[in-house]
Amino acid sequence: MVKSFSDRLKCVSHPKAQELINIILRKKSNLCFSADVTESQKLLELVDKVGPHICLLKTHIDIVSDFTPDLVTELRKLAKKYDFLIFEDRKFADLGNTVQKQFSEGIYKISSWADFINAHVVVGPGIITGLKNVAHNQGLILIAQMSAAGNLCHQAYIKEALMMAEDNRSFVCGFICTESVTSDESFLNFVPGVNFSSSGDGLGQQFVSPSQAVQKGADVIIVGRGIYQSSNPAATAKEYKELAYTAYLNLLESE
Ligand SMILES: O=C(O)c1cc(=O)[nH]c(=O)n1[C@@H]1O[C@H](COP(=O)(O)O)[C@@H](O)[C@H]1O
Repeated sequence: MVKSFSDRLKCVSHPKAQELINIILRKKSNLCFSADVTESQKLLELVDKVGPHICLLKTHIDIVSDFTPDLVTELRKLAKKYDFLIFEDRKFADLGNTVQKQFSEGIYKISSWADFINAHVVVGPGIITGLKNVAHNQGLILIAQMSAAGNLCHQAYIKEALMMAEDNRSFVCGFICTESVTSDESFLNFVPGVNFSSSGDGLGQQFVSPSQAVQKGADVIIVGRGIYQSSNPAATAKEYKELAYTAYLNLLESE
């Protein structure tokens, strides 16, 4: 039984997850744009074009060659202008004591600007406590599955990820996954590896279409190259947005 985003608001408790659902409903968009480009200017230009169509911007801030703190100031301005949240895809994967420094210190100071972050669960629950200690209202997304071929996220691993999420509901608001990993509607499923014109990249990435992703349980689809490598990123983002949101509406209707 698929719940509408409006109904999900009643069971989702994390403030950032609630904020995200409200944006999804306002903009009729469950599209996250993964802006994996390496120059600040290019990144800002892309986000300025794609911003109207997305609920969430995903960054890999450490791939930007000319990073300065001004970049995140500008990204936050665009987030306000176009009404989206920001997810820094740092994939934390170390001891609690180490990740809290990676999250709040260094040159990126992620805890001062990101709305969502993600973490691998291979380390055990200490990673969640470490990140939570220095978080400023961020929502944590646990990586339960990966889209890469040959990944090691087997059933037992996914089960452990679920248990860690259930034990940390005040901080964990969902999963990176390729299909719905729980019937618990209070967690959001973020699904990467979505592209309607390619099935893979020769480096392990495996793509599904927006409607396939939503049918498998995506609440939010994550699209990178499908948008930023397109000749018209704004029009293509609009297309991904409409395909994913229509797939969600169709799923509700078919219930
Ligand atoms: O955590 C992620 O977002 C992620 C997990 C995963 O299993 N697969 C995956 O592709 N991603 C990220 O999602 C984005 C996908 O980009 P494209 O393959 O270009 O659409 C990249 O930034 C990846 O780092």
